[in-house]
Amino acid sequence: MAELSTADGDMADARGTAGAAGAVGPADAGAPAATGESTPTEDTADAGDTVIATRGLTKRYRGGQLAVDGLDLAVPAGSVFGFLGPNGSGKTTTIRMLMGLIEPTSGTARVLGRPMPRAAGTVLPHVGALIEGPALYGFLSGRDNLLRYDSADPAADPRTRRARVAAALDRVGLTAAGAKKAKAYSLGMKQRLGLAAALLRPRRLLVLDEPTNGLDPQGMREIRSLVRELASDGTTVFLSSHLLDEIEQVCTHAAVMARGRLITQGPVAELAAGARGRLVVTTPDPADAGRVLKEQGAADVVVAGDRVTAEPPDRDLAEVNAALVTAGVRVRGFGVERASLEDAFVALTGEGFDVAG
Ligand SMILES: Nc1ncnc2c1ncn2[C@@H]1O[C@H](COP(=O)(O)OP(=O)(O)OP(=O)(O)O)[C@@H](O)[C@H]1O
Repeated sequence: MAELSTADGDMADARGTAGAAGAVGPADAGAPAATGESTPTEDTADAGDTVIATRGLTKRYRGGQLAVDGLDLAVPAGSVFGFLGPNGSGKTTTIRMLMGLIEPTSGTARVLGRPMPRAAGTVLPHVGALIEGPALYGFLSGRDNLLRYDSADPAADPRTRRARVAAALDRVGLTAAGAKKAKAYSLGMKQRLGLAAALLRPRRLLVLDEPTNGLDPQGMREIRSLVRELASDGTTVFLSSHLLDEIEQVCTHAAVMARGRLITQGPVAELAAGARGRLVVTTPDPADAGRVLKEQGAADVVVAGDRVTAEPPDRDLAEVNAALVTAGVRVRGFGVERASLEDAFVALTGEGFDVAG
């Protein structure tokens, strides 16, 4: 699996204490209370097409660490937006500012059209969040954990609580395991329970910080298909990840961070299209093919077994193919491989990113 990591970054650490933040519901997470933001005319309905918008968002921690540096982020409504970057690139810090958990040093953040952290009280009820793993009571069953979350929400009607919890368990496929103690859950089940907590009431935005971190491939698949399902209902999903192929598989849009700065953002298809695909020739005559490709103007020709790859020359590829054949090269396969996000991001980020296969 392709993943980004910094030279000193260990993906398993730096998560802080698991469950430190947990699912951010309307009544927890210590978000600052609204300060005169909750008049009906200032409802969240004016978000327009951008669900998250930041301008010059910057965070310098007390120790002097510049964690986020002048971030301009635009998350379109209805997107599954991947926030990609290696460990330590500022993703969690950004999410904590977006959720009103910490104050930016400078710059602004608007979520659902409202300024954060000032409007946290009106915004957060519409936002489900899963940050640094869900905060769960291991000695309680999954169902009882959700009942507890739901009862912490002053807007949740106690009479419909059991039905809401049952629906949330069903949504994440935990109905059968609902009576099990949470400490007996696998990591993937715990993440799904955290998602269920975030989904106890309808949300316009879901914010998931590294939702598949630490999961086995099966757990990853489950969370990813759940994310797709949620998005198909129209919920905007903002998820951070250091996994390139995760972003490519799940997200419609992405932003790339490196060392606290935004490198690029846009639709995933466009980001990948920004990088040129490689010309691939399969042949029993690789040496001759390599020579002809160079003559035809192809750059970075690499011969590996019966595969010859190169940067395509700036000319009609039919002519290149014809030149190979004319030169007696027996061509078994000829085509341009689609550029992946990984190609695009490696090209964009350059040095300092270690992309492991
Ligand atoms: N509370 C803090 N005080 C000081 N520095 C911090 C604090 N939290 C994070 N940092 C530093 O800020 C930088 C960005 O960290 P952040 O956790 O936002 O990155 P990240 O992309 O989410 O990485 P990870 O996936 O490892 O959490 C790092 O250099 C980190 O060491």
